[in-house]
Amino acid sequence: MAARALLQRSSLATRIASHCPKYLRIRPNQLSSLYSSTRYFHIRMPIEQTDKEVILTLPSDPSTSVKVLLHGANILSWTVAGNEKLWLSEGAILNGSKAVRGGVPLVFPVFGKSSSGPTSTLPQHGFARLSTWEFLGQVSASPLTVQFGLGPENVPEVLRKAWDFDFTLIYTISLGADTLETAMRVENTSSVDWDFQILFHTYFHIPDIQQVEVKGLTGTNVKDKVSKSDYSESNTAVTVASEVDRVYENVDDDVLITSAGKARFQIYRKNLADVVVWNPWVNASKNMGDFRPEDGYKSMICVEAGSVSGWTTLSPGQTWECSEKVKSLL
Ligand SMILES: O=P(O)(O)OC[C@H]1O[C@@H](O)[C@H](O)[C@@H](O)[C@@H]1O
Repeated sequence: MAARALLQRSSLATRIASHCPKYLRIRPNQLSSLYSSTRYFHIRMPIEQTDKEVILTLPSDPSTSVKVLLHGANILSWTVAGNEKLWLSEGAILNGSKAVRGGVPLVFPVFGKSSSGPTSTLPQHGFARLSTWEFLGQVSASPLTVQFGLGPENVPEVLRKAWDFDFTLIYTISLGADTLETAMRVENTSSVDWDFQILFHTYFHIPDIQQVEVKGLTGTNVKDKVSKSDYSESNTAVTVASEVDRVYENVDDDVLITSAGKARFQIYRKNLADVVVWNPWVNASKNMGDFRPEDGYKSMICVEAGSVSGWTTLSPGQTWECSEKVKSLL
C-alpha cells in the first residue's frame, strides 16, 4: 500500500505536526539548556531521556517523579514525596519482548480477547502495550507535561498486519505535586471506519489488600469474569478476599481507593465510562510467569479506567479524547 509506505518513511512526529497544527507546539526532546549538564553539580533535570525511558521530576520536589518506558509507553513508577504509588512486578520484563507486568500498561484497540471482528486476530489487550512509542517532547513546564505518540509505523509488523488500519495515538502525561494525569487522543487517519476499546491498566501499590476498599461503584452493572455472571453491585465498598476480575459498566461517580479506613487514591475520569477491578489472588498469580513475588497480589490492586463495555467507532478524520487524573491522598 503506497500510503503506508509513505507513512513508514516519515517519522510519526513529522506526520503529526504536518496534519495537526494543534500539536505543532510539541517541542521534540526539549531538555532546557538551563538544565544542561554542569561539570560541577548534578542537577536533576525535569525531563530526562535515555534510549529506553523518559523520567519526569518535579523541580520543586525531586522526590516526586514519574518514569515512563518507551516500550508500551508504560509508566513504571510514580513517586510522590519519595513514596512509590504504583506496583511493578519484580519479574516484569522490560526489554520489549513482552508487555510490562505493572505500572500503567496501555490497552488499545481491544480490551481482553475479542472473539469476532477485526481485533479478534490481536493478542489480549491489543498492541499499544507491545509497541515502542515515540517520545514527542515536553509540552508544558507547569504542570510538567510530556507527550508520546504511536502510529502504524511503530507497531510490530505482525500486529500491524493483524489490525490493518491507520491511526494516531497521542498520549499525554502530566505530573503534579500529588497528581498523575494521563490523557489519550485517538485519531482515525485511515479512509475507513474502525472500532476500538481503550483502558489505562493501572496497578496501584497498596500496603495490604485485605484492608482495601474501592468506593464509587455501588449500583453499577458488573460483568464478573470470575463467577461468569452479571449483577448490580450492592456493596457500598468493594473488598478483595479472593480472585476479583470485574468490569463495572457506566460508572457515574469518581472512584476512591481507601486502605485501613484512610482515603488513598481518588480517581477522576473523563470519557472513560467503565472501571475494571482486578486482583489475581493466589492461583492466578502463580500462573503468571512474570508476576513476582508470587504473593505480590497482597500489595497491589488494579483499578482500571476504560471505555471497554462497548466499542467506539471513529470515522476517517475523526478524533476522540479521554483522560484520567489520580490524586494521591496519603
Ligand atoms: O495478563 P494480562 O494480559 O496483562 O491481563 C491481566 C488482567 O487484566 C485485566 O484487565 C483483565 O480484566 C483480566 O482478565 C486480566 O487477567
